[in-house]
Order: sequence, then C-alpha cells, then structure tokens
Amino acid sequence: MATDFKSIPIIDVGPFVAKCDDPNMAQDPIVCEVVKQLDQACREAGFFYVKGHGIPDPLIKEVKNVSHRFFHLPYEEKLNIKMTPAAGYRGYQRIGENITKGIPDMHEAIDCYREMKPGVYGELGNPMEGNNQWPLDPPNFKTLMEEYVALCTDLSRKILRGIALALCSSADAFEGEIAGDAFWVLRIIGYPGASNEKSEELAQNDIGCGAHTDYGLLTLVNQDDDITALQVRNLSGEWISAPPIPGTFVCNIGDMLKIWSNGLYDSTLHRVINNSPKYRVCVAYFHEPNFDAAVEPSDICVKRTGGIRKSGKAVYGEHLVGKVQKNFV
Ligand SMILES: N=C(N)NCCCC[C@H](N)C(=O)O
Ligand SMILES: O=C(O)CCC(=O)C(=O)O
Ligand SMILES: [Fe+2]
Repeated sequence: MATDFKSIPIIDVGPFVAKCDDPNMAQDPIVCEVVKQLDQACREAGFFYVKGHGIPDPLIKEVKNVSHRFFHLPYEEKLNIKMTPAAGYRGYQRIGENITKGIPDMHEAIDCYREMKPGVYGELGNPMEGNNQWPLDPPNFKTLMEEYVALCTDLSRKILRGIALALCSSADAFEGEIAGDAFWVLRIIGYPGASNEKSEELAQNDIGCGAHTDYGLLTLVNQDDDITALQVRNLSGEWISAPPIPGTFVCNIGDMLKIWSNGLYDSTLHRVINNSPKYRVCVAYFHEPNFDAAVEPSDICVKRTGGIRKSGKAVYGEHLVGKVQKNFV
C-alpha cells in the first residue's frame, strides 16, 4: 500500500531504453540511476510519468485524434462493432455498460485484446476468443492502433527490464513464462464532459471510471493534453491528480506485479472524474502476463519482504476472465 505521496514522480527513461538490451547494462551508472528511480516510484506511489520513451509524438496524438472521431459518431454507427461475450468481449461498449464495484461507469470504450488461435488455451481461453473489432472509419484506424500497440509492448518490456533489475537483479525475469508472450489489452476510452445543465455537485458525482486497480503488470496511459481527470489514491485516502504532462505516459503497476513482488510494489487504486465540459479521450495500453502465466510471489521478493508469501498462485487468464465476466451489464 503506497505512501502519502502528494504528487506523481516523472522519470526520464531515455538513457535507460537506449541501453536496456546491452549485456552489461546492470553495470552502467545511467541504467542504475533510472532503475533506482523506478524502484522508488513503484514503492512510494505505484504510479509514475514516463518521459523520453521514444514513441513518436505525432503517433501518440493521432491515436487520440482518431479516437475522438470515433466517439463523435452517431450511437447506431458505433454499434456496428458492438462488444458481446460471443465476440470475446472485444469491441464497443456504450456509456454505463462497464461496471466498477456494482456502479455503472460514465465512459464508453473500444476494448481490444491480443488475438489468439482458437483452442490454444483450452477452456480457460474460450471466453476471450474472437477477432478485434476495429472501426472502418478512418480507414487507417486498425493499422494505426496496431502500430501503437507494438511500440507500447516494446516500451513496456523495457520498463519491466528496469523493474526486474530493481526487484531481483535479473533483467529478463519477466521475459519467459511470465510475460514473454504478453496478453496485452488496449482500451480506447471516451468520457463525456460534465454537462452545464447539471449542478456542479451532481457533475462532481459523475464517475468516469470508479476506483479500481489494473489487472496485469504495467499500464501506459495516453490521455488528452488539456483535461485533468485521473486521480490516484495515497495511503491516507487522499485523491492525488495525475494531470496530463505532454510527451509523457502515466505508467502504473497492476495486480500481477503486486503478487510477483510479494507486495513490495502495490497496484494503487485510481479513478477517473471528468469535470471538464469537454469530452476526454484516454487510450490505455495494459501490458499483461502471458494468458496462461501462473504468477506467484518470486522467491527473492518473498525473502526481501520477511519470508512470508502474501498470496498464492494466480493464473492471469483466470483473473482476467473473472473480471471481464463481472464488468459488463
Ligand atoms: N483492464 C483494465 N485494467 N481495465 C480497467 C477498467 C477498470 C474498471 C472495471 N470496470 C473494473 O472494475 O475492473
Ligand atoms: O482514463 C484514464 O486516465 C485512466 C483509465 C484507467 O484507469 C483504466 O482504464 O484502467
Ligand atoms: Fe486503471
């Protein structure tokens, strides 16, 4: 459980991503410095901004632009790619369809997951099988998002190399059975602006996304540059804003990394409230373990936290399917 942080640290990963695949990286002072910053941010807040990540700014912006265009379409048109359980929970969900702790969220979204060959994960994988449903307009929507996902996957793998060095001095700890074949999720999310007909008090209560933790290893949040809506809970229960900082991603820890680190790092609670009159878009990339990964506290983290295992084994796919089956009306 995080600390009483009052703001979210900014980490320039530039020098790190350039070196993180060198065999001698662990001896490099620049690498060590970034690893130290990652470790501190993960312990204190479970949230940090990533700067110097190398993903081109025009792509980051274009991903949000096409998302705005999609959400602006008439509802009937958005329904062409409607999410259903039969579609593997992939596609468009209307406002109020996603539920957090029993309460409908004030957002709409397109959910996409890594595609899998039917049957590869047996019964367990069955609920998530299906092709992603992409909008046909603009025509480059699918290729743009796929290019974006590939770059986010690569960046997440690199950040995880830093986190792995901090936790267990072996940079590739997550690259085989844990997340060598990451079952990523892309959520393209739209939050309507607070309407001015409503009283301010009512608008304050419109929760775009209720308090939750993310499910996997790491999340990369690409949010609109002009609206502050994401809030992160610190130890004493205060909600600390994560305002947009152009050129950065907000990165946070998910449940599976909490388990693997035996609680050394926590998946911090966060929520979204869009009090601005403007429509807000966020494209969240979730870097998750392999679908069939059995995640449990690593021996080294258990040792470092006093020798007691704080949780048993969690199969990521089971965790995900359990969440997804509860999350929609
Ligand atoms: N894949 C992730 N992390 N999605 C985040 C959505 C969280 C809200 C969801 N209704 C819930 O209650 O989990
Ligand atoms: O909209 C945001 O800034 C974050 C969304 C989020 O927390 C999520 O989808 O898990
Ligand atoms: Fe989240």
